[in-house]
Amino acid sequence: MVSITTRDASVDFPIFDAKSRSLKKTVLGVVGGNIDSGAKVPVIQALHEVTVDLEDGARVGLVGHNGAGKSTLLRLLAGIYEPTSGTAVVHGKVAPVFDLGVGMDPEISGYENILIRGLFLGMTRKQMEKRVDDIAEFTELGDFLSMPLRTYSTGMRVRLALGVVTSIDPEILLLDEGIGAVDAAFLEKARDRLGDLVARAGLLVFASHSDEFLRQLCTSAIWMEHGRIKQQGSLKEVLTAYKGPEAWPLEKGHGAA
Ligand SMILES: Nc1ncnc2c1ncn2[C@@H]1O[C@H](COP(=O)(O)OP(=O)(O)OP(=O)(O)O)[C@@H](O)[C@H]1O
Repeated sequence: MVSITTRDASVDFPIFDAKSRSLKKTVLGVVGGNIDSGAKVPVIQALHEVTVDLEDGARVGLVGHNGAGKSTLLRLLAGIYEPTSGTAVVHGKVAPVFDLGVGMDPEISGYENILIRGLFLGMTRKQMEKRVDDIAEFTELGDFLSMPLRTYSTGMRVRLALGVVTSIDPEILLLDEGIGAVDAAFLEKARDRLGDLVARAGLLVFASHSDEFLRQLCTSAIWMEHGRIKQQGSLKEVLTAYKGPEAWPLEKGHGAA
């Protein structure tokens, strides 16, 4: 059974001022065992005492202004960051989709990249071999799939990445919005696949600034502000509180509490 639980989880980023206290000096200090003799390093509190309980089947949207802590929370849930204090316990295999380009190698072909990216997202080679034709068809990249990725335009890369990402079977799907550089017609096509992907996922957490995407994919939401949870609840409740009633133009079929 997949689940995510955090208790008062905080994430701090110490900021080493290059002038007064270089990273090199600080590291040497640690090695030498004489660090922290009263010297204070400024710290950015990216997350502050965040407590969430997410169960199998949850479809959670993360909302909040730039710098509110959404990406940091996703990285905490992915196990990329350890909490500085508090706890974060994740049961299930995480597929982190933060940056569509991550794990792509410019020197190898589109086909090979499909395989590699799939493995990175927790699929097996056999599973990916079965899906490669479907992905190829979706991307509409044709003969380009045999060419090295460096010959692709940005939009072509996004098509490839979206094709792979939407083909996986994730237990826990962590999505950071980054679906910009494709043309509208293709995005429409990706939207259906994205919906199917989320339907297959055990648990979804999706950070987004798009009400439309949130309404399509999520039923509940967490509103982050200055690294803290400001509100958790149904998507409708939270989105309306965050953005006002105009964030909920449709009354039917979306995220009822
Ligand atoms: N690696 C880092 N080092 C230092 N500070 C960081 C780091 N990552 C994030 N922060 C800080 O933590 C805070 C939260 O950032 P985060 O990226 O989680 O926000 P966000 O809600 O995802 O924003 P956006 O909507 O702009 O993507 C910000 O103040 C940011 O400056």
